Amino acid sequence: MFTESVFLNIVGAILATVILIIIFLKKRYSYWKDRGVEYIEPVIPHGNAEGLITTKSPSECLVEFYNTMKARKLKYAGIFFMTTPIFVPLDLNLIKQIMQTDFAHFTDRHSFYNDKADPLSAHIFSLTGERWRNLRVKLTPTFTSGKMKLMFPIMVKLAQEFVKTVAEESQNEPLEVKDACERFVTDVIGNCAFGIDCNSLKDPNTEFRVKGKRITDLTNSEIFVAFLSFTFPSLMKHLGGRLTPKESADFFWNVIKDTTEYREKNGVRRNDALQLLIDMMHKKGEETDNTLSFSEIAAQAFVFFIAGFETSSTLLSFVLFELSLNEDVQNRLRIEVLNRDNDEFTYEDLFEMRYLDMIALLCTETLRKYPPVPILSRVCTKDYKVPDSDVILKENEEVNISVWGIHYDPEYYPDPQKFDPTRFTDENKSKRHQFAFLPFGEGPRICIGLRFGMMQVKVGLALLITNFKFKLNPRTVLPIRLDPKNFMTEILEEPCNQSKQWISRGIRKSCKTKRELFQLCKMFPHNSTIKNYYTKYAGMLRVIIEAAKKLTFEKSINRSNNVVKTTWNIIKQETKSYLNFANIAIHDEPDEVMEDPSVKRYSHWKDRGIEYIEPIIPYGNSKGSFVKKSLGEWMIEFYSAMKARNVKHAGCYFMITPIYVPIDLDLIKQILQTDFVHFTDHRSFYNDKSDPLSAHIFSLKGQRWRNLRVKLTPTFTSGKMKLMFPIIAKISEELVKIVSDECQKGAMDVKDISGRFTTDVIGNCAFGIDPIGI
Ligand code: HEM
Repeated sequence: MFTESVFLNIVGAILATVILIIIFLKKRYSYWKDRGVEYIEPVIPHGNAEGLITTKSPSECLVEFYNTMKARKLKYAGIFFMTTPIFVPLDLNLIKQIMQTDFAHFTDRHSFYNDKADPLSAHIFSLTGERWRNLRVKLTPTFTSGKMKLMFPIMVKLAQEFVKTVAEESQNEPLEVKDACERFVTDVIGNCAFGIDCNSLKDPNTEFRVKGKRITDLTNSEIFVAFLSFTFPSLMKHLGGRLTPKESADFFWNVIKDTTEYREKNGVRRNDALQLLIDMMHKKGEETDNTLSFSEIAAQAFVFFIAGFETSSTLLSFVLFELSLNEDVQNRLRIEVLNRDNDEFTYEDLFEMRYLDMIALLCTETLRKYPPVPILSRVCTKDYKVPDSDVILKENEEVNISVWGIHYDPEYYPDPQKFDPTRFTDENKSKRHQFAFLPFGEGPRICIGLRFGMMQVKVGLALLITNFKFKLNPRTVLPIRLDPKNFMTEILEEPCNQSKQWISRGIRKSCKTKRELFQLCKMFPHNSTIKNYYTKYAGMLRVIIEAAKKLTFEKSINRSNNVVKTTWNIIKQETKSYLNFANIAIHDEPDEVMEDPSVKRYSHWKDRGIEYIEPIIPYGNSKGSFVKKSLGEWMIEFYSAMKARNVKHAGCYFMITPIYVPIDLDLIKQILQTDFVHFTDHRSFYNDKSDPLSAHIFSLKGQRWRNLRVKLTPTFTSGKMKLMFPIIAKISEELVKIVSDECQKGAMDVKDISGRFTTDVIGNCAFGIDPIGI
C-alpha cells in the first residue's frame, strides 16, 4: 500500500514536471509569434538548432536560418537556439543601426564573467556597460600605429624563426599548418603581450602553448558548464562557475604576476602590451580614472592572448589553404614579394608598399570566406524600437548577426564559394555596403587588436611565401567541414584512414632553398655531374639541362626513387623562383620528364600573338649557334629576317628559352630608357657566398644594383677622368713604343696589343697597380 502510494506520487511528480516543462516551452516558443516577428516553427527541445554541437556548429545553424529568412526577403527574424529566443537582423542598414548608430542600446555582448572565482574572465571582451566603456578607453592606446611599429621587429624575428621551423618540420612529411600557425602566433602574442619568449615554435609542448590551447579545447563537461553559464549567468556566478579551465587560468595568472613583479623589482621596461598595462597600474593617485588593478591588467593581458591566438592563426592557416588551392595566385604573390625593392622587411613595406596590397587583398578575401568569429553577439541594454516596425526589443534580449551568412550572401558576393581577392579592390569595395564585411565586427566594440592581428599574419605570410611553395596534402579531406563543437571557425579534424593521424589541414612544402639543393646533390656521391654543374655553373642553363638528363637517367633505373623525385622538385623550384629561370621548361611531376618539354614551350610566342620563326626541336631558332655561328651572328640573322617582315618586335627561341626581341628603335628606347623601371636587370647570376666577386654591378639586380650604381657613378665623373688622364697618356706612350717595336718585326697581332694596353690602363686606374701587360 505504502509502496504503491510512493510510486504514484513519483509518477505524478514526473508527469507534473513534464507538463510544466511543456507549458514553459510552449510559452517560450511563442515568444516571436507574440511579438509579430517572423520565425520558423521550433521543435522541442532544440528550437531551430537541430543537430547543434552534434553535427552542426552554432554558426552553421544560424547560416541555415539566415538563408531561409533572407529568401523570404525579411529585414529581421527570430530564432530559437534551444530555448533561447534570439533576434537576428538580416538587413545591412538595420545591422548598422544596431552596431553603430544606436550602439547605446546594444553596448554589451552575450558573455559570462566571474570576478571572484575566475578573475581572468573579467576582461574587455566579456565586460559590460560602464566597466567595459572605461576599460576600452584605457586600452585603446595599446594598439596605435606607433605602438605597432615598436612591436614590428619582434614579429619579423619570430617570423624568421617560423620559416626555420617550417623548413625543418616539413622535410619528410606534410606540415600541419594550423598547428604551425598557432605556434607562431603564440610566440608573437607571448612576446608582444606578455614580454615572454614562449618558444613554442621550437618546442610544441612548451607550457605556454599547452595551457593556451587548453583554453579552447574544452571537454564535454566544460562545454556543458559554459552552456549553463551563458544561459543562467546569475545562478552560475553564485555557484562559482568558470569558463577558463583552472590549470590554464592559474598558469597565466602566475606568468603575468611573476613577469610584472620581475619588471618592477629590476626596473625592466619592454615595448609590449603588458608594459602599457603595468604603467596604467602605476598611475594610481595621479589620474584615478585611468588606473587599473593588478587583477584587471592580468585579465586584459590574458584576453589579448585568447582573442588574438585562435583568430590570427585561423586566418593565416586559411590563407595558406586557399593559396595551396590556387597555385596561380600563390605564384603571383611570391613574385610580387620577391620583387620588392629592399631585402629587409620594413613596417612601411607591410602597410604602404604596393606589392603588399596583394597580401592585404588575400587576407581580406580569406576573412570573407572564413571569418574566424562567425557570429557577432549583442545584448539589448535599453528597450529599442526596431526602425520602420512596431517591434520593441526588450532589455536583455539577445541579438546575433550571422557574419558567415552575410559573407556568403550572393546579393553582396556573387559566386560566393569562389576565392576572388579582387572583390576587395577599392573600386569593388566602394560598390558594396560597408557592413557586408564584418570579420572584425563593427562600431565601438569592433576588434581592438585588428591592426595587431593583421600585422602578424602579413609578416608571417610574406616570409613564408618567399621561402616555400604550399601544396595541399592529398590526404586533406575536401570539402572541409567545420567543427560542430566550436563557436569559432575551426576545421573538423577528420581521421586519416591509413595512419590514424589527424591531418586535415596539412599543406606540404615542396620548395627548398638553394643550400638544401646543394645538400641534396651531395647525396649523389656517384653523380659528379649534378654536383659539379651545380657548384661550377649554378644558375646556368646547363645545370638544368644536365640535371634533367641525369634525372631522366636515374629515373629509368628506379622509377620510384624518392630522392630523384625530390631533387627534381627542387630543381624545378630552383629554376622557377630562386634563379628566376621562369622560361625554362619545367614539368609538374618527374613522370613527365620523359616527355619532350619543348612541345608546349614552342607555342609561347604563338599564344601571345607575337611574330616568330617556326622553331626546331631542340634548338629552337638557335641551330648552329656556338658551333658554327656566334651568338651575335645568330641574333643578326634573326633580326634581319624579322626586320624584313616589317615587324616592330618578334619572339625567338634560344634552345627552349623564349626571348623577346624588340626591333623598332622607339620600342628599344622605351625598354632601355623610358620604361626602364620594368627592365632594370640583366639575365645574370651571382653568388655572394661561394663566389663573392660575382656580386658586381653588372650582375646585381633591383635595389642592390641601384644602390651600387649611385655609389659608383662618381668614379667616372669628368673630374676623375682628368686625374686618370696622365696615367692613360703615359701607358699610351708605352703603347706607341711597343707598336713601333712590333712593326719592325713585321706583322702585329692588333687584338693582342690592344688587350695588353687596356689591361694596363684598367689595372692602373682601377686597382692602382701596374700589371705590366704591355
Ligand atoms: C585576424 C585576427 C582577428 C580577428 C578576425 C578578430 C575578430 C574579432 C571580432 C569579430 C571581435 C568582436 C567584435 C564585435 O563584437 O563587434 C573581436 C573583439 C576583440 N578582439 Fe579581435 N580579432 C583578431 C585579432 C585580435 C588580436 C590579435 C587581439 C589582441 C591582441 C584581439 C583582441 C580583441 C579584443 C580585446 C576584443 C574585444 C573588444 C571589445 O569588446 O571592446 N583580436 N575580435
